Amino acid sequence: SLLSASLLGIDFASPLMNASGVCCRYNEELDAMLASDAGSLITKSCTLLPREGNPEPRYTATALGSINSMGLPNEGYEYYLDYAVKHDYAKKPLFMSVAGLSLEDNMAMLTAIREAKLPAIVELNLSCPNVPGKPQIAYDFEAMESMLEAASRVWAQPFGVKMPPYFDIAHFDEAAAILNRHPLVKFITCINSIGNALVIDIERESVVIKPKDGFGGIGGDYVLPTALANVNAFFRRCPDKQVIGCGGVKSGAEVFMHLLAGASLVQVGTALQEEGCGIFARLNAELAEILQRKGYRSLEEVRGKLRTL
Ligand SMILES: O=C(O)c1[nH]c(=O)[nH]c(=O)c1Cl
Repeated sequence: SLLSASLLGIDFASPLMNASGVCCRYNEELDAMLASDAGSLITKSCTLLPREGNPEPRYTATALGSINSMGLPNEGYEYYLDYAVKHDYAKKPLFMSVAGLSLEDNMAMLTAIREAKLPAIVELNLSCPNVPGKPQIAYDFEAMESMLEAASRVWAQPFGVKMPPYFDIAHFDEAAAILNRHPLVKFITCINSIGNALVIDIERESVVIKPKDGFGGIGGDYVLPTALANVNAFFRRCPDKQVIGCGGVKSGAEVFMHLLAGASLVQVGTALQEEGCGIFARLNAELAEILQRKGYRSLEEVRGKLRTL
C-alpha cells in the first residue's frame, strides 16, 4: 500500500516507529506500540543488568523539543529478550536496542539474543550519552571500530547501529568509512539526541533536569536540520546500507523530509513522548495526504530524491 516500507527484506505497513527510549521500557508500553498504527516498535536500550537510571527530574519537554539525561534506565536485557520471544512477528516487526556499558557486556547480550534465534532486528546503540564518565562510543572512532568488529564476529548476521549526530564533513567521511568496512551493518539510524545541551528556566533561574548539572541530550524541533543532514550524509556515503531517520518528527511534513533525505523508516521520539501512541495514526494520515497531493504512489518514489540547487 501507499505507506509500505521494507528494511532487511522485512515488510512494514508503515515506515513509522518509536525512537528507542520512548514508550518502550515496560511490556505495557511495548504493547501500546504494538496496538498503535506504527509499522514497528523498538525496545528501550538495554544493559546486562537492570538499571534505575539517573535521579529525577531527568526529562523535560520545552516549546521547541526536549532535554533528557535518563541514564539508561531499563529492565535488563533478559526482560526485553522475553518480550521478543513472545512477540508475534506476523503482526509487526520488532527491534531490540542494545547499549551495553562495555564491549564485553554487548557481546554477552548479543550472544544470548543470537542463541534465542528470533527474527528481532538489533539496533546497536553507539551513542548512549548521559552515562557520566562513559565516553560516547561513536565519538571515539577506534572504540567504534573495535565494537563493530566484535559485534560482527559475535552476532554474525545483519544488524544496525544508532548513531549520534556529527557536525563536521570529515567526521561524516570517517564514520561512514568505518561503517562501510562492516558489511553486516545493514542499517544506520540517524540521529540520537544532540548531547550535552543546557536548558534554562528564567523564572526559576535554574536548569530543568537534575543529573549532570542540567546537561542533557536534546530532541525535537531543535535537532531537525541536524538529523536530516546526518540521514542524507550517510545515505550518500553508504549505498549498500539503509538509513532510518530520527529527529524532529512531529508531523507528516518532517516524515516526508526524512524520506527525501534518504530514510527507509522514520522514528519518533519527543513528539511521541508528548502526544502518545495516537500520534502514529495522525502521522500516517498526514504523510499519505502529502504523497497523494504530490502524486506519489510509494515511498520508494520519494526516498533520497532530495533535489540540490
Ligand atoms: O539517557 C538515556 O537513557 C539515553 N538518552 C538519549 O537521549 N539517548 C540514548 O541513547 C540514551 Cl541510552
